[in-house]
Amino acid sequence: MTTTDHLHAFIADLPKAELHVHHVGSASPRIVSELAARHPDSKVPTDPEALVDYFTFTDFAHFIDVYLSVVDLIRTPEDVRLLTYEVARDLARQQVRYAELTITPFSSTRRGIDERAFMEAIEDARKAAESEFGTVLRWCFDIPGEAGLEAAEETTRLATDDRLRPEGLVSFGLGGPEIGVPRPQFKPYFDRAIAAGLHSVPHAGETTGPETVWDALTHLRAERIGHGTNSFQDPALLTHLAEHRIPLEVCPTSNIATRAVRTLDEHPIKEFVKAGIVVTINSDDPPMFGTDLNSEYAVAARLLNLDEQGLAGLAKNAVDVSFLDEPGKARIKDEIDRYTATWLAP
Ligand SMILES: Nc1ncnc2c1ncn2[C@@H]1O[C@H](CCC(=O)c2cccc(C(=O)O)c2)[C@@H](O)[C@H]1O
Ligand SMILES: [Zn+2]
Repeated sequence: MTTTDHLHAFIADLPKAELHVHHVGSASPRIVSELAARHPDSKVPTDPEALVDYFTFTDFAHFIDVYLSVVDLIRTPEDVRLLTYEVARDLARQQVRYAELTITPFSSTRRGIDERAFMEAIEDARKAAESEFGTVLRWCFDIPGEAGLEAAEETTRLATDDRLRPEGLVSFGLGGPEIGVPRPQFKPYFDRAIAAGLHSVPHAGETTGPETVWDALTHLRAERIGHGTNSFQDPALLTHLAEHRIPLEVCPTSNIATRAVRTLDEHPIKEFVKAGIVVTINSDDPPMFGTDLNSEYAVAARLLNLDEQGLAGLAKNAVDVSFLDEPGKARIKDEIDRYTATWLAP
């Protein structure tokens, strides 16, 4: 086995946490083609092979277009349950012990799925995943910013109404395009979500510059930043993120697939680590970007020149800055340590 193969084998069985992965963006080619076949009016291909081409993006706007065509395939609570359960199965196969899944409930309720049935579907799948696969799921409800303040209001209502709010909900986010969607307008909605006990984890600095990350920190009180890729353009921001221990949810392959970054070798992840920022590795929309969490760890190993201990450190970063309870964190970190020690034992 080459050294690279050896590291890949280590990654495959390393217990991991995934903090930045989208619900619909995790639908496997099999699920997407199954749903597309059920809804022949859709432009999404029914042949899993054809999906590779369909999932090749010219820019971020094209990606969102395609993403929404897949959202259009999810029409019933049963579709939601199946999707969520299958996503958990894919995570479990990669030894993901804990995942925070970003869900956009507004996109489903506006397409006519009943809000209560939607919450029941994700919760049923969460409980089944935990008991059958041992993977703990938590939810981040995100505002699709481009859909405006109506979407912000609806998302906030669904996240904070005690009669609706699902047990697994831990955080509140903001996704979609950043260009033309200023972050400060979402402050009142984040204030309400935070007051209701949710953590703030908006996307920022993915397709616009460091000023968006500052806005997310100042106005949305971000505790972690989704991507934060363009933070590298502002040394004062890098220092701030490091000093205040605001982690970045880095998704390397996503940034290439949406053309936010030109090549992996140009990805600023090295600058983030050099600046002392807590970095976590994530997959974003894995099947759409032809990746999975294990491949993202392999990319990180190459870009950061990491060995097994370094990779275990990255996995523990994610557990540490997750919104899991302390005993849960200790359990996974202990498992990571034991796995690594056994792997490295002579
Ligand atoms: N890398 C990413 N970076 C940012 N976001 C990402 C990423 N990957 C996935 N997303 C998701 O993209 C969606 C965007 C949805 C959206 O803009 C929109 C606009 C107008 C109407 C509607 C509708 O539903 O009718 C939706 C969100 O759900 C978000 O979770
Ligand atoms: Zn994302």
